[in-house]
Parts: sequence; structure tokens; C-alpha cells
Amino acid sequence: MNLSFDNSITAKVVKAIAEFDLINDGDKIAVGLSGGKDSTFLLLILKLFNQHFKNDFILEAVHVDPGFDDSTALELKKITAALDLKIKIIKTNISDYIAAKEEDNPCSKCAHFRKGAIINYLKDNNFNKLAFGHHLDDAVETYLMSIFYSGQLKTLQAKRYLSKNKIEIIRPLIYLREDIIEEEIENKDITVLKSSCPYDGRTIRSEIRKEFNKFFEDDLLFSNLVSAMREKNNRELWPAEMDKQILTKKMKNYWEKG
Ligand SMILES: Nc1ncnc2c1ncn2[C@@H]1O[C@H](COP(=O)(O)OP(=O)(O)OP(=O)(O)O)[C@@H](O)[C@H]1O
Repeated sequence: MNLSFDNSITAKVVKAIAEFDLINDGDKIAVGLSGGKDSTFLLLILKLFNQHFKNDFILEAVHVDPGFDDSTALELKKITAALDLKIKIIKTNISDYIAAKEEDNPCSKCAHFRKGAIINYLKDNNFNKLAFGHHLDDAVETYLMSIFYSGQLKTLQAKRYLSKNKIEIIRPLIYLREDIIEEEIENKDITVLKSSCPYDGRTIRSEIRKEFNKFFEDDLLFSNLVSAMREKNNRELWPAEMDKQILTKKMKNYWEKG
């Protein structure tokens, strides 16, 4: 399989790996493989690094089959075999559960079950890292969603240690734009699978994503948003909210003549 990428692309992924210390000697890394473009691209580029990095690490793939249909799992077995990588297919009945419960928010439920199933498998098989295919557009989208819907400045982290499970989530594509991944994967001789999930593209998040995309097409605006995700000393934010009782007392003081 053709594993060559433009230098500017590998440089961005290696930058994230180096800056956030994502891959070390002796790591056992599982790529969470959905069959979509992002995690497929991640698998390809990590396979390339696995062949050429000085760091020696084990690379495998893990796929959670939500139970909508079998075709994705079969296709993923072919892709990983062509890359000479092991894959674990975890069969679940997430689809039945979601259908039976008529969930308001099936995607977050599904993601929660999926992560749980993967983490259990990783713990039982001595993996220390789980790699996800999130990219720069995902990080900015999460940042804006967090401001809009929970009033907090939060974004996707390049790595997050799950101390209870002793597994580190890593996101090596965090500096890559989505359109670059799309272009690269189109040039590879690989089938990117359409999601078999009936909710795909029908969620509130996908509606919001369409709105954001209008802004994300403007490179300058996008790079300003990226810059706004960095920790900085020159933040000019309001101080934390004052204790209600203290504030009420202070306010009363304005009215009571001594
Ligand atoms: N069924 C699955 N099994 C294993 N890992 C998964 C599965 N679905 C998603 N993931 C992992 O979680 C990441 C984020 O999931 P999300 O559903 O947001 O996918 P996405 O942004 O559409 O990416 P992709 O193009 O890889 O599907 C994916 O990039 C992938 O690494």
C-alpha cells in the first residue's frame, strides 16, 4: 500500500507528536478505527512512523461494531491485513440499545459505550495508548461548541491521561486541517467507509458543523480561532464571579448611610 505523504503533512503530525510527547519507546498503541477518513488516515500515517521512527512501538487497530451491519468490520479487516496490522473487532449491541431507548442524544450515548468497550479491551491487553483521529477542525469546533453551549473555554487536548484506567488518549492529527486529510485519503487506493449509523449527518452537532464551516473556510479567521485556543498571559477576561453573599452585602452598603 502507498504510504507516502507530502512532507508538509508528515511535518504537522510529527510536530504534534514531538510537542505533546505522544509516542514513546515501548508504547503499545491502538488506533480507534471507525472506517471513516480521519481514523483511516491516522492508521496509515502511524504505520509509516512505525516503520521509520527510532522509537519502537506496537501499533494495532480496534473497531467497535455498533451492530448496524457487518460490512464495515469486513472491510476494516481487509485494510488492516493490507497494512500487516492486527485488528480487534469488538461486537456490541449499541444499535439495539439506542433503538429501544429512543434516546434524545444517541451520539453521545454511543460514543460513551464505544469508549468504554475500547478501554476495557485495551486494559485486558496491556495497551497504554489509544489514538483517535480528531483533527484541527474538530478542536476548533469543540472550542466554539463549549463556549456557545456550556460557557466554558475548553477544547480537545492532544493527549489526556485516564488515570483510573491507566490509558492515555492521543490525537496525533490535532494540527491537520480536515480538507487536507480528505485530499490525501482520496489519493490513496483505499475505500473510505460511509457510516452505517442511521443518525449519521442527522444530529444537532452536524447542523452546527455546517454553520461553522462557513467561517472555517476563511483561513485568517480560522487561524485566529486556533490562536485563541492557546494558553496565554495576555488574556483580558473577567475575574471569577464573586461569592453571592459577599456581593449582596457590598451592594447593600451602597444604600445604607453610616
Ligand atoms: N466504531 C468505532 N470504533 C473505534 N473507534 C472509533 C469508532 N468510531 C469512532 N472512533 C474513533 O473516534 C474518533 C472520533 O469519532 P467521530 O465519530 O467523531 O469520527 P469522525 O470525526 O467522523 O472520524 P472518522 O473519519 O475517523 O470516522 C475517530 O476518529 C476514531 O478514531
